[in-house]
Amino acid sequence: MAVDAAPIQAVRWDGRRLAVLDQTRLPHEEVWLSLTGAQDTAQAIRRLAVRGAPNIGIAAAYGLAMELSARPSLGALEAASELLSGARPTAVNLAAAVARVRTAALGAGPSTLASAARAEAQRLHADEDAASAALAAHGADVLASARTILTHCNTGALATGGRGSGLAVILELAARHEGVRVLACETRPLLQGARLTAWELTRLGIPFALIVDGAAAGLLRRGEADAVVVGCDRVAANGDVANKVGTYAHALAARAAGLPFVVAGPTSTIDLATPDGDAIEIEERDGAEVSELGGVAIAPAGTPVRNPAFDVTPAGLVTALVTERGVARDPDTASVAALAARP
Ligand SMILES: CSC[C@H]1O[C@H](OP(=O)(O)O)[C@H](O)[C@@H]1O
Repeated sequence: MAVDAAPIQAVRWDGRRLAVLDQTRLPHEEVWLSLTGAQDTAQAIRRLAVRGAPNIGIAAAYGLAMELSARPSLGALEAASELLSGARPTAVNLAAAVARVRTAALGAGPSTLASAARAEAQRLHADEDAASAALAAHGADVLASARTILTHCNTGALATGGRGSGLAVILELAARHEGVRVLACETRPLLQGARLTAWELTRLGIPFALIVDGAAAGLLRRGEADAVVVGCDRVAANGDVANKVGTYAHALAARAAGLPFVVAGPTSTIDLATPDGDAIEIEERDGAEVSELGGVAIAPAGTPVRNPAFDVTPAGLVTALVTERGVARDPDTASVAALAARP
């Protein structure tokens, strides 16, 4: 199987402009968008041209910096911060990244708003790249005996800095051991698994099979996987995890099958200000994402739709929370706080 040695990059900063690989066009076309400020960056985030909790934070950080380069004023800073933070509600990384760059800009003073914002955005991006490598090592330690891993959505370099979160753990496992392979859930309705994880694993030369989401529980029960590894969009203070819709079902199935359910993500996805999963806002997206496929209706006209884009997995179903700062096994309030506090 062809392996592309070149690392996958979803966002590229040239010091002035942000280019993002338009993920709505993958896997059939590799189209790069050149973003210029808060408006087009927020729009790219809303339509998942750039996606994944860490990567939407990185994009928003650069979007704010570009906005200030064009309009270096406190008014532009506040307006752009509000626009970018509100692009999507569930992933804590988005608002946290904007707040981090806003704070750096305010701390620099009026004449250096833009340069301070650019520098902080680049630091944030570097932090996420480093976090990916470190969490991959911790995750591969936790899952040392696992060879077939079931995963959901897309948690590779298309979603985070570096090589990803969940997929980075799998890549590290494959680097350490023979025989690592993946069961990739297609992840309805936007098919991040079928379109993006399949594209990444093919380029990386990792053996995998694509499955429909509904097949996961039965395959786990039959012992056709050794573990489930997923990403995260927000980890509440008590260890509850918000992630792509369908994750909770996999956690229940893994527990029923006696298999480890591992959540991998950088500590930038931990939100100690949110006490538990019930306090996490779940993004409700356009019903057409469910009732249409490729712009073609798959349900009768006027079919009522619910389209929650995420769900919450209670901490009690999480075997281990893997971050760049270490691992919380059976995560709870104390162990999540300890992870977040580590240098
Ligand atoms: C490793 S990124 C975390 C998370 O982001 C994805 O959501 P989306 O594609 O809607 O941005 C998915 O929940 C991933 O697990």
